[in-house]
Amino acid sequence: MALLMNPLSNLETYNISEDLGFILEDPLEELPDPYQPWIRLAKNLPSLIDDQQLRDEVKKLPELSICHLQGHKELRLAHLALGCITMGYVWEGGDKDVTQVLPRIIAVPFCEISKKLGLPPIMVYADCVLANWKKKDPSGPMTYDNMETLFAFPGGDCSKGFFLVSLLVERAAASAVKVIPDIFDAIINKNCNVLKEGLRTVSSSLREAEQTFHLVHEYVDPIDFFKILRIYLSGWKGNSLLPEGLKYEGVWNNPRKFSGGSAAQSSIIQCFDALLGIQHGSVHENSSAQFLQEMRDYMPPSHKAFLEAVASGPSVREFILSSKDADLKKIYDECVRALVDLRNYHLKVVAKYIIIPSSQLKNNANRKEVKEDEEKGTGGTDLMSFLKSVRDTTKKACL
Ligand code: HEM
Ligand SMILES: Brc1ccc(-c2csc3nccn23)cc1
Repeated sequence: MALLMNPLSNLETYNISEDLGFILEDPLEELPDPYQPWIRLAKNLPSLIDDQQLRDEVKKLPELSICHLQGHKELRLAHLALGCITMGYVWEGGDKDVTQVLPRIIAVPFCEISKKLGLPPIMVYADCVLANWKKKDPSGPMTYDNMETLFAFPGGDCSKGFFLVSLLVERAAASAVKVIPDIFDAIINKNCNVLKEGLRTVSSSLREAEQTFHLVHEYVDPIDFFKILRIYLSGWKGNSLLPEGLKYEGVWNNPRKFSGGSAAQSSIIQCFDALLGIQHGSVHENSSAQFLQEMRDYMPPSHKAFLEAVASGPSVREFILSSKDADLKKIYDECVRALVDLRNYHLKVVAKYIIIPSSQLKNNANRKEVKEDEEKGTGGTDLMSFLKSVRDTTKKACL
């Protein structure tokens, strides 16, 4: 029988790295000379915002055409830099002085670059996590101590910790991505041993991802995260501070709404859901499924295409359900349990970094009511019910 073409046989076509998965390999740190003003502003975000100077400095930027930006990596660095500047510009005044208009001097190039990349004109996970890193010693390992972010936000090392720990979790899970084509080949060729090998790699890489997650306690301070960093990751969709959205001057006549940063924009976790056949409800009636689906539009298009190829590939779950091999069912369940444990660990982290600081600040005598948005995640979701529902549907996938 002719070997069925495996749609995933070449990960490179999806801009996926064999070693680093969805992480952008060796991100650029500099742009061609004309764009130095963008890089300089983005590199000085914390001090400019602390001095309430960022908005004034943005207005002094030169008008720049994007025609000198060549190649994917330059466009990714430009989207990251303008994304950081945009978040800083909108939220420089905190929730007391929110601007409704993004000036044309950055709105026009930011939207043109976004269109070329197929990303929204707002900072996304693929910017500040996947493309926002460098090694201090290029010949050294990808460990926290040998890494640095390219850009940061106010709050000391909080944004560095949050972005780099997320990156290291992505890297730990990346070893599972590269075995997905082998898993599909094993199903096409009905080779149970190769399938078991591939699923063992998936469960062990998920376990390694959960262990890496523990670094968040060492490198991210809960109060700095909740009181300072979170505002800069907030978006303008479902946000009472920008009920109409943000006006992109010189681009669209009406304000536009875009969601704030969420790791539902991370392809890695959605990739495991797709591989294991875990459905988070139907996009028609289930808001969690809708949110997860909507966040795919905030991923690089090639990563979104990869998720769709995995979801439409041969079904691992169906193959195992129809198999008599008890071992295979056991190994599948180990993968599901590893994903449930990762999501449970994440829920504990969210409680420590959002729920507890939120109630502490609410109980603080001289504190105004915490805004109803405060109970929402960075992505503007009612976070605990969303995260618990996603964890629960994962748990239900056990055979
Ligand atoms: C201080 C650490 C963290 C906090 C406070 C946090 C908070 C949140 C919140 C509030 C959400 C709800 C959706 C949203 O509004 O974004 C969320 C979703 C999510 N977070 Fe985190 N997060 C943290 C670290 C991480 C890390 C390190 C990862 C690993 C990559 C991660 C992966 C996810 C994923 C995949 C989702 C989507 C829901 C799901 O698929 O389970 N988070 N997070
Ligand atoms: Br933009 C942006 C988007 C997502 C994240 C992120 C990394 S891990 C995590 N859980 C919730 C959000 N989140 C950080 C910045």
